[in-house]
Amino acid sequence: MSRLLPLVAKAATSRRGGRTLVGPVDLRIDGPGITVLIGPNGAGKTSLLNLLHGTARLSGGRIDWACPIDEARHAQAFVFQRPVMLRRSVVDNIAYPLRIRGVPRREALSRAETAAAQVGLAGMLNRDAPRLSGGEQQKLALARALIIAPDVLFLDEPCASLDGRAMREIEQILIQARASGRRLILSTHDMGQARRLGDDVLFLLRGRLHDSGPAAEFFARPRTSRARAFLQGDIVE
Ligand SMILES: Nc1ncnc2c1ncn2[C@@H]1O[C@H](COP(=O)(O)OP(=O)(O)OP(=O)(O)O)[C@@H](O)[C@H]1O
Repeated sequence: MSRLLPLVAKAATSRRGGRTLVGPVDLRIDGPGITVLIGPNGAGKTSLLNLLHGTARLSGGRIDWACPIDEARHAQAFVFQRPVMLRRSVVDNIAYPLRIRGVPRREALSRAETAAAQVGLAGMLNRDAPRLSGGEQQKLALARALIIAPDVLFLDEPCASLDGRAMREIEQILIQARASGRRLILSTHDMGQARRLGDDVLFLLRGRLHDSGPAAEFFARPRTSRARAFLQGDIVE
């Protein structure tokens, strides 16, 4: 059972410089699974992920977790579109979240080795992380996020600019993370990926949740003309 979920947003809003980037958004996310966040460029996907994760300030409304906010912050992780690599080895990068949580170095490195193996980086432990390929860096970022066993993992376009093979490998890691009981909330431009991974869909348009629900229903029978148009690849604003 997750300590964090359900995550409930009520009229959650993000404004910057007098402009509303997101909201008001109402949503409820519960249990393990993959939520895919889709919508055109500039719809507010990144902004909504940041708001939910707490890296962007709420300008209005509420975001509530099932546990106190400090606990919630510790049990979630975020993977960026372009992962940040510390100028250290692969194994040191993966061990980093454990080290800052006070886990002794030897134990942290041993757990990082296991985590590296789970994402296919076992042979690269001592490589310089900033020199890895894009796909390898993204796998490292996933191992580094998963090493704290987060209940909730946010991912912002984790496969942007990766080729088919790297994407397939990353998707396998995400599917495993779901199978181990996590909730993933992932933004993507790739409707193939959204269909392959999504259990639930959030469809954002101009910062508002235009449609949402189980992925099977959304993709088989989109309820609005704009959702239909978006899925057909038409330009929707
Ligand atoms: N800190 C900020 N201050 C002002 N405007 C911002 C800020 N961050 C994002 N925006 C604007 O908010 C809108 C939503 O941006 P956001 O990156 O959340 O959309 P997105 O759906 O993730 O887009 P994309 O698919 O292109 O990545 C855009 O118009 C963007 O320019």
